[in-house]
Amino acid sequence: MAGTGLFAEILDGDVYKYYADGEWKKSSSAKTVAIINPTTRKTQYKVQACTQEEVNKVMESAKTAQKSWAKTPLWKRAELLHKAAAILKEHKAPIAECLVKEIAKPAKDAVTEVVRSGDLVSYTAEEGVRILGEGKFLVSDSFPGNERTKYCLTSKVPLGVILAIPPFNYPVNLAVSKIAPALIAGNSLVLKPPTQGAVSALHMVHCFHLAGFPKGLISCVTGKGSEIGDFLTMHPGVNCISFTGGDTGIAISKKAGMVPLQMELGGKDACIVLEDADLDLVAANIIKGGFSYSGQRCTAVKVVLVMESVADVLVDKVKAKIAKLTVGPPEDDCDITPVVSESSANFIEGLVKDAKEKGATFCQEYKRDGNLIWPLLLDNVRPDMRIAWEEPFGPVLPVIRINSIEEGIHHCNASNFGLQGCVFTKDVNKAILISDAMETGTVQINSAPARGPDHFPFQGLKDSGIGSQGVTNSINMMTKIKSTVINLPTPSYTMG
Ligand SMILES: NC(=O)C1=CN([C@@H]2O[C@H](COP(=O)(O)OP(=O)(O)OC[C@H]3O[C@@H](n4cnc5c(N)ncnc54)[C@H](OP(=O)(O)O)[C@@H]3O)[C@@H](O)[C@H]2O)C=CC1
Ligand SMILES: O=C(O)[C@H](O)COP(=O)(O)O
Repeated sequence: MAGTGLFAEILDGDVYKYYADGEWKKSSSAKTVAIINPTTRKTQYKVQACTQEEVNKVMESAKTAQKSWAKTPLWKRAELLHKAAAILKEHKAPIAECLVKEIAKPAKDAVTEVVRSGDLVSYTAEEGVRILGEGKFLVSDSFPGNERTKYCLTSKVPLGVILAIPPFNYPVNLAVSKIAPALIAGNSLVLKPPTQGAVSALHMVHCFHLAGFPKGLISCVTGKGSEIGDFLTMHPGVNCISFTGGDTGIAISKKAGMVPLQMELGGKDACIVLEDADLDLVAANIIKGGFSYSGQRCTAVKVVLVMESVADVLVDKVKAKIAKLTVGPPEDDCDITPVVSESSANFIEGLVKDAKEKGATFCQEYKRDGNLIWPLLLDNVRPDMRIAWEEPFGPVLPVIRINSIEEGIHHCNASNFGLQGCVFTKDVNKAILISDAMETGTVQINSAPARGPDHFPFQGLKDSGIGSQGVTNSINMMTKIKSTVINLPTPSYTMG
């Protein structure tokens, strides 16, 4: 159970502690932040509201710990990560329980998130050993005017202190996708978990603590992003920010200093359906892509752009599948569970009302109870409706009927987002042309958008982000190239 047994150490009364200097601590603020269970809408957990002074101390320890961690052999860093991964997977049940209570993730998906996270940590350890163990050797006479008098050796060195800020929807997985690459590359890491999801993240951090990482190397400060977020992101002790979330990321990128940024932000992932598509496959992927975790995934299908000639058949198939979705509490492993907060539910409702006023066709009756919103397909959506452009981050999916491929590509590219998209057709040549024309970081052919498998590159264009994630790209992003040049007194050529 959460906060008991091995995890009892992280709890003080009914308030979870924060993690600094290798210890679980109470904040001197004596203030707490409540985590509201999206299903009951009552306080489920409480975490410490850390102070600026505590953040300063964490940054100092992170700086000191990083210096000796960078001198720790790569294989030893990997060994500790493998240990943390094993502990994480062993304790999947209490962590999954927190995910169910804090963010209403369906029970089975919650377990999957923890297991996937353990696998990600192990994979990162293995990949790090491979790619960080290699560098480059260059000779000077490749460049015009040079003799072979200079040998350049390049290697990858850590950046220093990495600040990781994940969002509520994957508080464990999107935290370890930042922690593991940072650590294998010789950096220290400060985690600011999302408030909804903070307790799952604290349990995950305890698994790293139990693995035996040096004190100060990993810290986890809790508190509302709106209160300590700016102080953290503008802190002079931070050498890199890895952020996943919404528009907050745009604001951070404007305020942060001269540090590398990895930003994975929102999306309005389009699903373009051509006339020759396998409509059963499309319908199955629209359900998986649009409604899993109640649409609260940046990679969720967020608008269907279907050729008019097949639209009626597709809409009927999707409607039939929606009717079979189970709606209710995450504990019962329902397909559709309450969205994360009341404000999120209100926002979704605003989009639905706007679509109603402007004449969208409701394929189901709109139904809401507290934070629980029943799955809704909106047909005949037009570009003047907000839902055509904004991401609901909920179980509401708009369908726009198109008369040409160009119209679909135009709608996709007119979005301020550019995360992923997908195209369904049996004609692979057409699919490639459409993929090339879509201004998104990834295009999936004949499947719904998805970040995983976690070693694939994952990136957004335009307002969807900066840089690229995925295990290898994250390791590279959290390092800097260092060159050492050997200057010879006379040119040295290989024996001919
Ligand atoms: N591209 C991607 O990979 C993903 C994108 N998203 C996008 O994220 C949004 C939903 O997630 P959500 O968690 O609500 O996103 P937010 O941007 O609201 O929050 C993300 C994180 O930022 C923190 N935060 C809030 N304010 C600040 C601040 N001023 N400075 C620093 N950190 C701050 C939050 O903490 P706190 O919780 O305490 O406010 C949270 O940890 C959607 O737009 C979605 O598309 C979500 C997941 C993945
Ligand atoms: O946070 C998100 O929404 C993701 O990064 C999407 O991950 P998924 O495609 O694996 O659900």
